[in-house]
Amino acid sequence: MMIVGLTGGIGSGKTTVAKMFHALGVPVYNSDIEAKKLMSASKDLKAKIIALLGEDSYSDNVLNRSYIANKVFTDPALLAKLNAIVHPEVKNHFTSWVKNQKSSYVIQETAIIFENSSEHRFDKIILVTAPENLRIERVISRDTISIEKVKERIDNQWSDKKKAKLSDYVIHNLDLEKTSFLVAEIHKQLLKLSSFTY
Ligand SMILES: CC(C)(COP(=O)(O)OP(=O)(O)OC[C@H]1O[C@@H](n2cnc3c(N)ncnc32)[C@H](O)[C@@H]1O)[C@@H](O)C(=O)NCCC(=O)NCCS
Ligand SMILES: Nc1ncnc2c1ncn2[C@@H]1O[C@H](COP(=O)(O)OP(=O)(O)OP(=O)(O)O)[C@@H](O)[C@H]1O
Repeated sequence: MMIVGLTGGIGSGKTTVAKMFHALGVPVYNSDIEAKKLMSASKDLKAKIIALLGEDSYSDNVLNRSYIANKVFTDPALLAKLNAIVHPEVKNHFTSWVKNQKSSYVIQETAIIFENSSEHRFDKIILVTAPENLRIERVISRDTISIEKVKERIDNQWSDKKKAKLSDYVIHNLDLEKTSFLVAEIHKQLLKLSSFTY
């Protein structure tokens, strides 16, 4: 089974594109969602996160996302430590998830791939891009978050230009109809490739 990574900066449209692949029958693993489930459910993870970021990381046993975001996205060293705690757990969870899938390829939607040198884990990588001002606008209208907070996250991600050079497919996600057409094309190519691989 081929493992395809789907990445892109904040607000680029990763989840939108992931849903299009899912509608074509491709199993999709959303790392942002699964990471937060693990951070809430795993006692071991919880203890490590509290040791790193303090008791306020959870309030009434619920992950305090804004507290954690405020701490880590303004401190790259702290973010790297949080990533080092969370990412191995997500990787293991993804590996078990893959074992239960029956399809020629699966997609792991994940915000960072190149930033943490994990590109070797994927057979193919799809990058979703959009101009930074549009990404900021999209996130602000979707979430209650300030421009500054979105920019802090962008500062911890590589530029589209740098990521595009290392990606197999790039979807410039402006017009949804064009994006959907491109997704169908890439899907056809991935199906063909996966039938040769195994
Ligand atoms: C800080 C947290 C709690 C904030 O949660 P929140 O619901 O606000 O954001 P969410 O996780 O949905 O991420 C939204 C976007 O933020 C950006 N982002 C999230 N984590 C990271 C990161 N480690 N590095 C760079 N950007 C990131 C991405 O663009 C992502 O798509 C959460 O992002 C987190 O725990 N991040 C560190 C662990 C991680 O990398 N998780 C992502 C998948 S493994
Ligand atoms: N081509 C598009 N045209 C208009 N709106 C779009 C387009 N693509 C995505 N959006 C909207 O922009 C917002 C961000 O998209 P989405 O959630 O898919 O991005 P993301 O990259 O997964 O974000 P994050 O990095 O925060 O997880 C959503 O509200 C989505 O509906």
